[in-house]
Amino acid sequence: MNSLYPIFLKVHQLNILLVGGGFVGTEKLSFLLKSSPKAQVTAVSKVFNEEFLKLAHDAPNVTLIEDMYHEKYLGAKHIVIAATDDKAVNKQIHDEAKERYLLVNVADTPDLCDFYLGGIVTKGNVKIAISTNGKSPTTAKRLRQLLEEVIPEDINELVENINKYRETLKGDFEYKVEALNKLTEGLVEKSKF
Ligand SMILES: C[C@@]1(CC(=O)O)c2cc3[nH]c(cc4nc(cc5[nH]c(cc(n2)[C@H]1CCC(=O)O)[C@@](C)(CC(=O)O)[C@@H]5CCC(=O)O)C(CC(=O)O)=C4CCC(=O)O)c(CCC(=O)O)c3CC(=O)O
Ligand SMILES: NC(=O)C1=CN([C@@H]2O[C@H](COP(=O)(O)OP(=O)(O)OC[C@H]3O[C@@H](n4cnc5c(N)ncnc54)[C@H](O)[C@@H]3O)[C@@H](O)[C@H]2O)C=CC1
Repeated sequence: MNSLYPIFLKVHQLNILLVGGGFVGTEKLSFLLKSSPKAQVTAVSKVFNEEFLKLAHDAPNVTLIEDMYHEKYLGAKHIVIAATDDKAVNKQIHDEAKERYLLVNVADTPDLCDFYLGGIVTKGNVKIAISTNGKSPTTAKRLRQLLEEVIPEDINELVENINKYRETLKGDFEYKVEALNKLTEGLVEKSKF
């Protein structure tokens, strides 16, 4: 059974700790910034690779700390991502984060994740997150590529226009729901997309 519950986080107003500035750390930072360029990230690593440094340099809210992981870096954080190549350190990060009731993701260990990072499709205001329940990240990537192709670019225009109409609607909640449902009825007919 797939019991994951997706949410959309405002990571520009949350503090994220990312430990590990190697290949996987770079991949995680890159996807985070692609969706959320102003994400507030503190990155701690013994060494950062070139690509990580470049990504961080171009992002306004990424702070780099060249150091070994230490518990003190969990202070004032909301979310923690562990991506070192040392399993014991990743486990330590997990355990110390849980002691503080933080949400934690250990990149290579689904069992130690409170949440998964998903594939993400963005078309303006429309954002779709994809997960395979941790079973096949490659499938999440392929589905992301497929949806990027098939969802029309102008879906954002549609959303913007409906939003304008929504703002003109006077009346109670029930009236608005009915008016918006009527307007968008055609969208769920098979032939429209
Ligand atoms: C559980 C999860 C935890 C987490 O990281 O959050 C996790 C775990 C693992 N990933 C592994 C490997 C790969 N990951 C990717 C790619 C992505 N992985 C992502 C998410 C997740 N990966 C979470 C589950 C998401 C879900 O529910 O579906 C994506 C969607 C988002 C992101 O990374 O931000 C991003 C695609 C983004 C995009 O393109 O849109 C590729 C493909 C590639 O890079 O081409 C490979 C190589 C091929 C392969 O192995 O499948 C391994 C094995 C490591 C090993 O063998 O050493 C593990 C560990 C394990 O499964 O045990
Ligand atoms: N390479 C891959 O395709 C994937 C690898 N993984 C797993 O993810 C983990 C990380 O892999 P890579 O990023 O490829 O390794 P990597 O060697 O490129 O990066 C590891 C990073 O962790 C840092 N680090 C190590 N110990 C530390 C500590 N105590 N404190 C702070 N920083 C520390 C290193 O300085 C380095 O920057 C491995 O366990 C690997 O099995 C998971 C998914 C895919």
